[in-house]
This record gives sequence, structure tokens and C-alpha cells, in this order.
Amino acid sequence: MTKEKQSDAKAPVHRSGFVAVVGRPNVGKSTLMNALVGRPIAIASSRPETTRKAIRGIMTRPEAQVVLVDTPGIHRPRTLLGQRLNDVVEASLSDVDAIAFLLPADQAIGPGDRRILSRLRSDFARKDKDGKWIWRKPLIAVVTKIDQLSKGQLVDKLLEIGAFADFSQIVPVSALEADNVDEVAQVLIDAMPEGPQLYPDDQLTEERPEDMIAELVRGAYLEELDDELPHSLAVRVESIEPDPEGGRDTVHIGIYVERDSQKPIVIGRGAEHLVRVKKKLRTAVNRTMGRKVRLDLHVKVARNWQTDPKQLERLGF
Ligand SMILES: Nc1nc2c(ncn2[C@@H]2O[C@H](COP(=O)(O)OP(=O)(O)OP(=O)(O)O)[C@@H](O)[C@H]2O)c(=O)[nH]1
Repeated sequence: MTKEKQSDAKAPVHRSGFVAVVGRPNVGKSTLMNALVGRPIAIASSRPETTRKAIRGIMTRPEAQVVLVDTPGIHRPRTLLGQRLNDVVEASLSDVDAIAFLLPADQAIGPGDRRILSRLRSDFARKDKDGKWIWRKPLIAVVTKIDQLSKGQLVDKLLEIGAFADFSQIVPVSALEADNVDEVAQVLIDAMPEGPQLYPDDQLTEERPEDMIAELVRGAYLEELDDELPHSLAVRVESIEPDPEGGRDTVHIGIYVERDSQKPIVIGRGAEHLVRVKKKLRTAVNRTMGRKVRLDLHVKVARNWQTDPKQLERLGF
């Protein structure tokens, strides 16, 4: 695709387009997207693989709009769920204007990164006759978590990443410390083709409130449950029931586990987990719904949902 950049343009140019945000689990994708968009959208948690959908964050500036396509991380599918997640990645990668490849500053480049690179090459690049990769879309390296390194270490890291692949740009950032986030935004904007604003100013995400709430509940549970079964949980908003008296609506939420034995763990002694999760989410859910609602959480068993196609379908995967 040729880009119509006007280097000597007098009139301000408006740019818009899509950026695929890729990187191995836990590299800081959600945190960076939130920093770029300015409000929490995807859940950021200290546990890997919490981002399950191609959630989009929309970064709107007077001169540009960049739609960020988050991905669940390109990982080797082990289960049917993993496979579906990869299909989501496929769909979100197919129609983008640039790729932001996130690499953590505090870890060495590993097999996960190499797998992502080779996957991106097969989708977006070809080799010329000298064996050099020619990219159809700009491939931008975003080096995350630079607060973990000293200046000297960072220089070495950037050299290592420069040697790893032929990136069109390499931008270091610490989303956590808000260091260089504007620079990342600018690099992404510069990589967009000219185009009109695609979404209204105040739209931050394309997700339905129901999906956002399900993600919030899952995120809260991942924090709540230490290392116990976080990946066996699926969350779905079952219904939103209006109050016949005109009071608060009730949002009915199903929390699905794979086995009966997991139910009491999720509920907790004296329902402590349910109570804490509810309390933690009240404000965020009200904000997402745009009004005050009542939350109703129900823990249910969907036997082996991660491997059963029918269950996956029901749970929205
Ligand atoms: N020190 C430091 N930690 C960060 C930074 N950005 C994110 N983290 C931490 O890294 C962990 C993972 O961050 P996420 O944003 O959830 O990562 P992710 O890539 O979206 O994770 P998945 O959803 O598993 O793919 C969290 O504990 C974050 O607090 C950063 O700039 N500096």
C-alpha cells in the first residue's frame, strides 16, 4: 500500500487507520493501550493471557484517529479455546495499517517473540532477491517497561532489538510511569494513511458494555484468585433486567467454571470472593453502563467449556 504522506503540506492533514498491537503475554499491551487511549479499556493484570478478545481502543486527537486492535497474544494453541483465540488474531491482523510489536525491556528476546515475528513475516512481508524482508505495512517495535532498566542497559537493549528484525522504528516506553507515551502515539499517528475520523470523539472502544463488564469481572477474579484456576473461568452477562418500579436495573452475570469442584473456590468461604469482586467493580460497572445498576453474580458449571465447541459458542468465543 502506498502512503500519501505530504511532507510539504500546508493544510493540516488528518490521518486515520488501524494498528495491530501484538506481543507475547504479559508484555504490557493492555497497560500501553490504556495509557494511549486515556481510560482503562482492556484489563491489565499481573497474570498472562488475560486479554481474550480483539478489544479495540480508539485514540482520538485533533489531527488523527488511531484504532488499536488488541490481540490475545499470538501463542501456540493448546486447546480449542486457544485455537479460537488465534482465529480472532487472524481477523484483527488482516486489515491493519501498521503493526506495533511490543517487546519487554526487562526480558531477553525469546522463542515467543521469534514465533510472532515469523508469523508477521508470513502475513505482511516478502523476501526480495537478496533475501531482505520487504514489509507491506510499517513494523514498529515498542520496547515496553523501560523503567526496569538503567540508561546504559537500555542502549544495549535497543541495539539487540534493532538486530532482531528490520523494524521501521523502535520506540521505548514505560506506560506505567507515563514515560514517552506521547512519542509512541506520534509514531503510530505518523504511520497512518490520510483519512477522515472514523468514530465519534467520545468513543473509546467498539466493545458492547456487556462484553466490557464480562471482561471487568474476569479481570477482578484473576486478581482475587491467586493462581487457582483463573484460566478455567468464563464470564458472560446473561441479561440486563429493568426494575419494574423504575429503580436500578439488575445486570445478571454468569461466571462459568469447568467442574463442580471449582465452584466453591470461586464463591469463597461465606461468599467472600463474590462479595469482594462485586464491591471492587461497582463503580466501574456503573460507569460502563452510564447509570447505577445492581450486580447479580452467579457461579455455574459449564463442563469442560474450554474444549467443548458448543459451550464455547454459548460463552461467546
Ligand atoms: N514496570 C513496568 N511494568 C509494566 C509496564 N507496563 C505494564 N507492566 C506490568 O506488566 C504486567 C502485564 O501488563 P498487561 O498490560 O496486563 O500486559 P498484557 O500484555 O496486556 O498481558 P496479556 O493480557 O496477558 O497479554 C502488569 O503487571 C503490568 O503492571 C511498565 O511500563 N513498567
